[in-house]
Amino acid sequence: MQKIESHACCGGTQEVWSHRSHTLDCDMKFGLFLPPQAQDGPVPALYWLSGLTCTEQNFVTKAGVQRYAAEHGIVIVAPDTSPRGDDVADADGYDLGKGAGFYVNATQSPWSAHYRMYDYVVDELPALVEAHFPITSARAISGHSMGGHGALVAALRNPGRYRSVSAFSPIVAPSQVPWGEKAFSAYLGDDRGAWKQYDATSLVKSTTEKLPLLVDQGEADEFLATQLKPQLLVDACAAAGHPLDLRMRPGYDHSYYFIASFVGEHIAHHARALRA
Ligand SMILES: N[C@@H](CCC(=O)N[C@@H](CS)C(=O)NCC(=O)O)C(=O)O
Repeated sequence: MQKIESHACCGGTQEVWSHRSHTLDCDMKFGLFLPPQAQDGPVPALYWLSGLTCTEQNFVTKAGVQRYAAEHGIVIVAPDTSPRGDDVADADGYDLGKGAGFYVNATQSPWSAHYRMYDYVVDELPALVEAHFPITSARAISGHSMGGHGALVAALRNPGRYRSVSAFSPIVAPSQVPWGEKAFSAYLGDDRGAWKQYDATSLVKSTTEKLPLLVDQGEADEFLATQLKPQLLVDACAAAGHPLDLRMRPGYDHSYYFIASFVGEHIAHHARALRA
């Protein structure tokens, strides 16, 4: 592992690390914010999953999360959104291939050689950072858009692994919208039965843990009606009796300006669960 950036920030340190991922079989980067409290011993971590076109940089440079993480004593771990490198498969569009891993384990060629972002964010990355940094196994997970989908799926599939989950503008039903249909067809194949394990609206039906879902969604989001469709999650949660706190925000779009406006509320939500 190699530290490639380090900046003093909000009394702590914003770092970027590079490492060899055995799950993805390529070199990967992740952002790591260590709050001041981590100087005195291990603290809990929030794992943040970004959206389409993003790298490990977007959240840590645009959301202003460090001020809240420092206030509450929470580490932020922000991975990249796909495997990287010259020998990693890619596609022309921004919504498939590099920058668009969709947090699944691909089963189809050529993607299956490296695209195993589900195992990377759920297993390899937490094990790595908990072994090398002052980070406890109290975990929270959140994300935006494709990463909001990833956060909901990771939490719903792994009872007990996360203390809390939240999402901004998540793709709640990837099996039913163009972004998800394109990615899942490529990564998982045409058998839609295999898609359900990565679809939050399917997973709420069967999860044994009723971990409350906190979701923020801008009403002026350009992808709201075509790709995000939060009502599908409202309906699925109502049918399953799963707790959902959906906060519709008039005037806000899909951008990091929206995330920056409400990330403090999400960090406070996670801090309550992580420090309970
Ligand atoms: N219109 C965008 C679609 C992708 C997009 O909106 N990406 C969101 C996540 S789904 C994002 O976070 N973009 C990077 C940023 O705003 O920093 C593009 O073509 O780049």
